[in-house]
Amino acid sequence: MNNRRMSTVRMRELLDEGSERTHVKLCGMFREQDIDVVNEVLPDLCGFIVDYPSSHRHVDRDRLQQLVDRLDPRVPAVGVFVDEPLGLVSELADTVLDMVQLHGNEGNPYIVFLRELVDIPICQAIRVRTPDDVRRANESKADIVLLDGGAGSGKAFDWSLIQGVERPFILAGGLDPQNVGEAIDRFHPWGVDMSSGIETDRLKDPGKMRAAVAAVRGRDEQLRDLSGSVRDSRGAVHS
Ligand SMILES: O=C(O)c1ccccc1NCC(=O)[C@H](O)[C@H](O)COP(=O)(O)O
Repeated sequence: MNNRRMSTVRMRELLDEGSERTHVKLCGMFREQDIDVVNEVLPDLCGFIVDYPSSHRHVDRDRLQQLVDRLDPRVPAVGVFVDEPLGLVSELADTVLDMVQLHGNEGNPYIVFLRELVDIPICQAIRVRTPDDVRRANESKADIVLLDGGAGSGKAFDWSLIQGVERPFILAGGLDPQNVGEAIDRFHPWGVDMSSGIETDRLKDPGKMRAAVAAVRGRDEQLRDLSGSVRDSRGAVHS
């Protein structure tokens, strides 16, 4: 049975919006109070680390269902998976999730197979260390890629490598309410993702969550206010 709250069409529209505005994903929710703040600040995506006990943010499938049931239906639920069997990912994609994020060593064969099983968008996370990782990002069969310094590690990667990226991307890794505006200015990503940067003592911090979404929305507002300016398909501003 398909219990998803968001239509696949709406999810496709979201991805097709391009970089005219910066989409913000808050990731790694695991408590009811985290969801209550998400419902207040309404990010564009809300991430859950599924079935990965070595992360302090991990939720099992029952917990995932409970938290997604509590989530505002306007906020798509993203399930983050690390090298999970296709059966588990596709089952949760059919029943509870609006987007799948693959954060392990899944390659194009896995993604092509998953594509046959699920109709929601697939995001592939790539840890960017070398130009070869940038090539993998460009060649990924996923609907969108997330460029990361780690996996919820709070570490940024060498941003100079971004110049080789030829497709829309979500920027992740070490972003927080203080530096996210600069990242938007420099790279005009489709989206930005934050997890460690919105935590205090490994718990989501309501003040930082509010500041993170406000920083992204505020930076977009400033860019829109640049009189007589337009943004090209990659979001760069031209006067
Ligand atoms: O967050 C985790 O604990 C995690 C564990 C295993 C795989 C992925 C994980 N996080 C994925 C994310 O999308 C994070 O938000 C992303 O890595 C950015 O994290 P951070 O640098 O802490 O902001």
